[in-house]
Amino acid sequence: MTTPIIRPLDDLRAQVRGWKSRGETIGVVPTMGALHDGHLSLVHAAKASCDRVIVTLFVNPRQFNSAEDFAKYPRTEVADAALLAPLGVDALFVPDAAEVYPPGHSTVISVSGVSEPLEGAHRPGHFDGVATVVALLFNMTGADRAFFGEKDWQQLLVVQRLVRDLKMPVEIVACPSVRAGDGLALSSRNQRLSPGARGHAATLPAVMFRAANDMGSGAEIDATLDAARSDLTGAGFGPVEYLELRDALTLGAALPGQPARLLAAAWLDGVRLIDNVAVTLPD
Ligand SMILES: Nc1ncnc2c1ncn2[C@@H]1O[C@H](COP(=O)(O)OP(=O)(O)OP(=O)(O)O)[C@@H](O)[C@H]1O
Ligand SMILES: CC(C)(CO)[C@@H](O)C(=O)[O-]
Ligand code: BAL
Repeated sequence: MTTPIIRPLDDLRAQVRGWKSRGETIGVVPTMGALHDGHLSLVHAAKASCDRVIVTLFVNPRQFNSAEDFAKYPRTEVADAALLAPLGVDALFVPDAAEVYPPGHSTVISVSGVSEPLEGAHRPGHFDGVATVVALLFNMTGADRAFFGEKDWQQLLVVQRLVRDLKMPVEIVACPSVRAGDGLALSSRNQRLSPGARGHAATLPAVMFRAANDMGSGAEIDATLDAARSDLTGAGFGPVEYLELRDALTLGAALPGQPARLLAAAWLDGVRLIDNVAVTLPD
């Protein structure tokens, strides 16, 4: 089985019109490519609940706040299409940047509040780029359901807010983080880690799960977070941009008895890793 690759928007729209005329539901899995098992888990979830599944592959220039990061982002379209082939994806939509952002394109969607701390503070403009392209991808694909990974927890909250605020007729489905055997959350940027750094990258989730467990058992929050930050620094991570406990839904202060999330971004070997884990604080 091969995956049909569609590039022009008109071709995608013609395809989608045909599916919709038969009453078929459409799921979309937005990606920037360099696919791994995390992405494939989203595709499986989409296949399980939608008649048709579109995977989008677009390395969105507007969400990169560093030209170097954009230039170095892995681009592996042929391997991506091959990975999707056995899954029965109905279309791999690979739009041209010139069609997504033609000359004169000047609309930017900005979600306030939940996009501001953490990733928003450390990657200025990032979530404007994400919200704008996600709205475009929803409009281009006409999807009924869209699948996002919890690995990018804050992105998930931003997209949920976007859809609610703009009354977009898309259901957002959150899918759990897929981890390597040693616990490291799979991520396209992991490919840039040297073998040596990859060998101890799983210290990040190990430190986070331990801190989450300690705080869930009543350990003092600030002291636990400080100890976790210095464990990471001691293990060669740096800088640790943030390691914070926040309310899981608002990203404001974590409250006793409410679902909380421990979120972190830390550099290792010149690669920026992010992760998050659930915490339930005692009452
Ligand atoms: N390990 C994972 N488990 C579940 N979903 C994931 C995982 N990694 C990425 N995703 C999800 O896949 C979708 C596309 O993400 P993206 O293409 O940016 O890949 P990525 O691995 O997150 O890359 P990077 O973080 O390096 O940009 C997003 O919804 C993201 O949350
Ligand atoms: C959702 C997304 C595909 C938008 O470019 C991207 O932010 C990602 O891959 O998580
Ligand atoms: N997976 C999140 C997309 C980004 O880092 O730009």
